[in-house]
Amino acid sequence: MLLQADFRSIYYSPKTPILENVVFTIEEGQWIGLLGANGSGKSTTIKRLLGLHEGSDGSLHQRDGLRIGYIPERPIVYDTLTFKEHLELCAASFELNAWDTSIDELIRRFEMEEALHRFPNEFSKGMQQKLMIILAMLPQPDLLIVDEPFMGLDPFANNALLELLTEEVANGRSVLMCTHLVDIAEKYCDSFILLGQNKMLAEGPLDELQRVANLPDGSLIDCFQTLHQTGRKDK
Ligand SMILES: Nc1ncnc2c1ncn2[C@@H]1O[C@H](COP(=O)(O)OP(=O)(O)OP(=O)(O)O)[C@@H](O)[C@H]1O
Repeated sequence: MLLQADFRSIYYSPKTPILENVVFTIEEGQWIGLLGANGSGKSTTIKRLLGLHEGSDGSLHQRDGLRIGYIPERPIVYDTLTFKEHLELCAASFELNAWDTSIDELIRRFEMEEALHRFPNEFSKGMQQKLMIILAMLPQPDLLIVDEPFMGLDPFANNALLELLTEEVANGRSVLMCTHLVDIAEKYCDSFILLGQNKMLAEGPLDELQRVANLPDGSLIDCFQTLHQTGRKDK
């Protein structure tokens, strides 16, 4: 077990929880899709897992020494540091030398070689997103948490990211991916967490969602839509 979340509620104001009964486990080598309508609480849940959001009742357990990489929904860059300096600062914070890692290969993979000495605050949105991906990979995380990773990426970078995540999972690392791209989630993820109606609607692989939604051959979007409309969670 990498991480076990058991939240009775997650809130900004305790009197009005945005989510109730969010209970799931992340195991080694799992690629989990976190799905929910706009405002359903995906980013807040992610922030709670990362310790960037405090408001919750319940518990969160992590494996000792768990290394988490985070690709945020909106890139966060320092104005006064070049791309290369971002890499070196991030590496130093993990007591690593950036150039002793596989960072060169990642820079090539995302076609960012030319950008190394430029300032990321002058990058396009997609280039900033690539920087976030490379930074998140730098400490070789056991669990990669990615929030809407495909926003702003060109089709080549999308493929590069999907290939990278596929390799990571094949090597026993885990991914929690928040996305609105249900087709991609269905194709790549082996398990899902569905949020809606201020709660966790269902959790598990597609066959579990099909069982809970009572749609034996339903696609992910069919199950999600049904559960979203009925607001049901299997007891
Ligand atoms: N800082 C905040 N203070 C109070 N409420 C907030 C804050 N940030 C988010 N919320 C509320 O929490 C709820 C969940 O927001 P969140 O951003 O987690 O949703 P989301 O599922 O990630 O949405 P989207 O798909 O649009 O990115 C929303 O009702 C939102 O208005």
